[in-house]
Amino acid sequence: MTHDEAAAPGDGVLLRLDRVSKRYRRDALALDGVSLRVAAGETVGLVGESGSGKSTLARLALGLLAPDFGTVRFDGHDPHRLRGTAGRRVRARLQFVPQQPRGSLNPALRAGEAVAFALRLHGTPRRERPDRVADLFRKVGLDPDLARRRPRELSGGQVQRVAVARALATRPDLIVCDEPTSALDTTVQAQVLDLLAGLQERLGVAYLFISHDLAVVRRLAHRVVVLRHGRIVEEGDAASLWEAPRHPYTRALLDADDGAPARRRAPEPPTPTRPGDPEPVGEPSAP
Ligand SMILES: Nc1ncnc2c1ncn2[C@@H]1O[C@H](COP(=O)(O)OP(=O)(O)OP(=O)(O)O)[C@@H](O)[C@H]1O
Repeated sequence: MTHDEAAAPGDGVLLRLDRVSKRYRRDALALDGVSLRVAAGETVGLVGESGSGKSTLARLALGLLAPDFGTVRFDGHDPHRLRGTAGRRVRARLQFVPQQPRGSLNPALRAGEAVAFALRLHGTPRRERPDRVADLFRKVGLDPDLARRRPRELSGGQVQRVAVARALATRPDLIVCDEPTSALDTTVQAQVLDLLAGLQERLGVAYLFISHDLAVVRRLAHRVVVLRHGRIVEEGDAASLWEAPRHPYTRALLDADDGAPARRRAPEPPTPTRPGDPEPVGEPSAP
């Protein structure tokens, strides 16, 4: 494992991409000189249309791919080269919530077993796992009794909550969320976004939040990075970018969706959770 002095541990930056380029075989560059930071406790929204390179950037951030040029560092470590016990400890702090959680959960395992498996991988003793699973289910607004269900016996929103519980099992500092709500209908989408916002308030977790939908990104992100053809064309704090986009591509993204100005249709940001508020309520636990 390497430790990059330039990553300046202590500056609050968790994820750091510097001039990263990636090409698949002989195709055009999927990413071309992209630099990006995610600080502890913040949400960076990554937006762009299909094929702009969002998932490639997610895979690089998670260490599933290595860049052709440039560097990727998570808390000073190259996520593609995490090995051994020390590497596992770092990896535990960098988690992923995918777009299609049903596909990422083993259909043969009960939901609780999927979460317990993540706990086991990261060294939670067997006797502590049932309590931790129940606790994680409550944290994501699910009745712990649902731990006995298999993914096919849960709704899309409930499965996504299980995926969030599994990501939280290792007490991560950063969760990469790749279109985590795009497979859900609007009401459930809003509930999952509120859940993520509430978890950030309570746990201080940071998100790299990827979506093609600016209205969704606006709801959570402190900063937004706009990707087009593998390059960053605009970035800035979410409110200014929303009110006064500088790049024509960003304006086009904002005005997409049947030509209706997306700004006007943006959902309100979530109400901050106050200490003592009840845990977020999940969807009704359908039988
Ligand atoms: N495994 C792969 N092999 C070859 N080309 C790939 C591969 N994965 C992605 N690409 C190409 O890289 C470019 C960026 O793709 P990427 O999936 O990162 O974009 P995206 O913004 O996430 O798109 P989407 O929103 O549709 O998932 C595209 O041109 C895509 O065709």
